[in-house]
Amino acid sequence: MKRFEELFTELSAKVERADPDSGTVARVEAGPHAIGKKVLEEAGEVWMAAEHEGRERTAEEIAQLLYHVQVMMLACDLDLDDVYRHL
Ligand SMILES: N=c1c2ncn([C@@H]3O[C@H](COP(=O)(O)OP(=O)(O)OP(=O)(O)O)[C@@H](O)[C@H]3O)c2ncn1[C@@H]1O[C@H](COP(=O)(O)O)[C@@H](O)[C@H]1O
Repeated sequence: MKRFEELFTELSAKVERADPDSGTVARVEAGPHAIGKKVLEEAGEVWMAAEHEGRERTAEEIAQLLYHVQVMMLACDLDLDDVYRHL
């Protein structure tokens, strides 16, 4: 099992070394417009799962949303503290 902070550390390292095999690096390079579309798509899937598909599917969709939010953070040069400051 991977936690939020651990995923962010993993993704940051891949972006830092521009890992050519990483889907995350490709997504970050695509930029905030493309990432934003993915965030919206995943948020919609969370909504639909929560209303119609049960707890497990909802958890899965939330995990994907969290991933794409982290990709957006990396594309915007934000780290965890930049976000936690507003919690
Ligand atoms: N947690 C995730 C994760 N969640 C979601 N996704 C991506 O988001 C997609 C989910 O969106 P969809 O269900 O819409 O799938 P899709 O239709 O294929 O979407 P598209 O890829 O075509 O946009 C998946 O196909 C993945 O590409 C993720 N990609 C990577 N990770 C983790 O990120 C880490 C680094 O991954 P890489 O950068 O690929 O090495 C690893 O630990 C991975 O497990």
